[in-house]
Amino acid sequence: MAGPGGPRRGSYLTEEEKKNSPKITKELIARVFSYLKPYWKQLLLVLACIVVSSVCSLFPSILTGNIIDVLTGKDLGGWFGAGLSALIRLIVLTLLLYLASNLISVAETYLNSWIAQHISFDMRNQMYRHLQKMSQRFFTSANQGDIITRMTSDISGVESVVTGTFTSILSNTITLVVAVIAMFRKNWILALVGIAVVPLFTLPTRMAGKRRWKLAGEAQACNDEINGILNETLSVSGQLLVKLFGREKSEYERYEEANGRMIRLNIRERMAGRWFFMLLSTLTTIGPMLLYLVGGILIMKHDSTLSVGDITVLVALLGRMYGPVNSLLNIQVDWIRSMAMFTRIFEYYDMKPEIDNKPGAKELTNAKGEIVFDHVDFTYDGERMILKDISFTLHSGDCVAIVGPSGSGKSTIVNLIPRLWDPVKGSVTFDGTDVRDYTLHSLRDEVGVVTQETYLFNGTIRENLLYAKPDATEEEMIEACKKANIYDFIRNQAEGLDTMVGNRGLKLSGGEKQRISIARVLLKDPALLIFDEATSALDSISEAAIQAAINPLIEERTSILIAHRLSTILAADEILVVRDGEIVERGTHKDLVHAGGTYQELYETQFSKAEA
Ligand SMILES: Nc1ncnc2c1ncn2[C@@H]1O[C@H](COP(=O)(O)OP(=O)(O)OP(=O)(O)O)[C@@H](O)[C@H]1O
Repeated sequence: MAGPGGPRRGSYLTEEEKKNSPKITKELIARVFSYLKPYWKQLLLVLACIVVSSVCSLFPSILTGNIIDVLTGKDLGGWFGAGLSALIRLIVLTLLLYLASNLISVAETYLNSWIAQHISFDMRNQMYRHLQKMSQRFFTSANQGDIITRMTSDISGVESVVTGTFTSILSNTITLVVAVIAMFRKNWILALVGIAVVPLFTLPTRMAGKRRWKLAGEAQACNDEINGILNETLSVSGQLLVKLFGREKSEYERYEEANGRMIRLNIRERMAGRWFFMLLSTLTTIGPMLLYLVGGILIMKHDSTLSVGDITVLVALLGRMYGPVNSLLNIQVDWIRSMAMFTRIFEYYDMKPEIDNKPGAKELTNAKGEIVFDHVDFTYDGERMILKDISFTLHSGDCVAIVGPSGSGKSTIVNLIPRLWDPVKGSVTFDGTDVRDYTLHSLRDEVGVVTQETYLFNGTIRENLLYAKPDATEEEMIEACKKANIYDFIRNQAEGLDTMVGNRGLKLSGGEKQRISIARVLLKDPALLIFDEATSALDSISEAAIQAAINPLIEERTSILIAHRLSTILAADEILVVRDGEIVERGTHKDLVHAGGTYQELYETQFSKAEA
């Protein structure tokens, strides 16, 4: 829930932001600026635009003074002179300056967004490339929302840092400096008076702003609470619960109380805003009045050469100072936020991929698919041993079935082959070489996995098949679908291979999805096939279709079947029975079914039933 300490943004840091504010070191700043470096030429142009446009936008204020002086009959001397021609010159010059300032601002906005977009393009690509290299541990332990946030909002934030924070610091500082210089050039006493009143205006603005911000936060939290109550109690199941437990009255009271609190908060927030504007408009007038008073005293009592135009210029310049001062006071907040955002992005960049190519890793070519597990131990968390002393050999062309109770470590064993994880002890070899000595790409090219949960992308069947082999021909695809026993189904669809599978393949049944994923692996044509049979029950027709799909496949290549059904198990040359991460039995179905061990137990409780 987003309360005052929640993730709301504004001119003040939330409690959470204060707690997590990053240590701003020289290295961090240098790293941030390293992303700006490739665009230094464009940045210089932006800088030039900001300087020129800020100066141009201040000049009309100064010229207004001259206009007033000319109107009151003063001779400005020089090129301007006096009278109507001077007035026209001044007016034309003022208009031209406004025009120039606005035109330059347009160019600056374009350049700025160009740079910001290019920097975020670079950072997004770098992040995506980096995340692709991260190991399974990262994806299983990191919060998925967090990954997406870093990819999207954090990096989008970079754009606002470039277009907002950096530009704002520059343009406001320049406006302020030019305004102060111009004021001092006119009259130092009035300049000092003007500068002295600036805090009078800005401090209350900040105080009132902070109060409004806090109240808005409380109102938002209250609103979230009300939404929660509505969601809970007005949903179908929520209403059922309320009715069955007779809680209508207490729920109504809860809602009424939150609603009342919300109203009071809204009124307080509005009024804080009202007081704020009253204070603001009063204080804004104090500055000019003081300048008129002191200026008047100087002219009337001390024979100062100040003109009415000069005082008007000073008042106008003072008005131009409030905005930049306020923005610069908020810069610290923007700065900390920006640095926190960069720190979060860099944290991701700095994570080392746990599983990567070894220096000098070799390519796996002409693979035969001979697999040896040699005394392999494995743990996910460094504490609980998931695999203990796993050893087995799978000769080229053989088929082994791994069976065992749920959670015994079957999937973990096979995941060590394509190096989704690495063993903590022992080794896994592929064609006589430790899998860690191959390049990941060449190793994974030779391992085809049909996972338990079939994952299809939202697209057509054709697109999903081409994912395995982008240059596959129509004939190859049809051949793979025929072998996977899914071609008849595809042929009967109006769109054939171009049938949409829906989000994650939701438009297809579990069995159809699995057969498409078998066809996908077939197109990849790996030396080793791993088939992680779905535990979820399929009807006997779908099951028979899948069985018919995998039988010819395992005859052609080395395969490992994580099996839950007798028909699959019977297709294997050897059965490994895994219990609590250990291979407790091995042999053929005939050897094991009467041995009185885990296999027999599994047979009686699972396999025979599944076949029934
Ligand atoms: N990414 C992970 N991080 C931590 N523990 C995990 C992870 N994946 C699996 N485990 C744990 O490792 C153990 C073995 O899991 P595994 O998936 O290998 O079992 P399985 O025999 O394939 O089970 P099933 O037949 O239900 O698919 C389980 O206790 C599981 O909770």
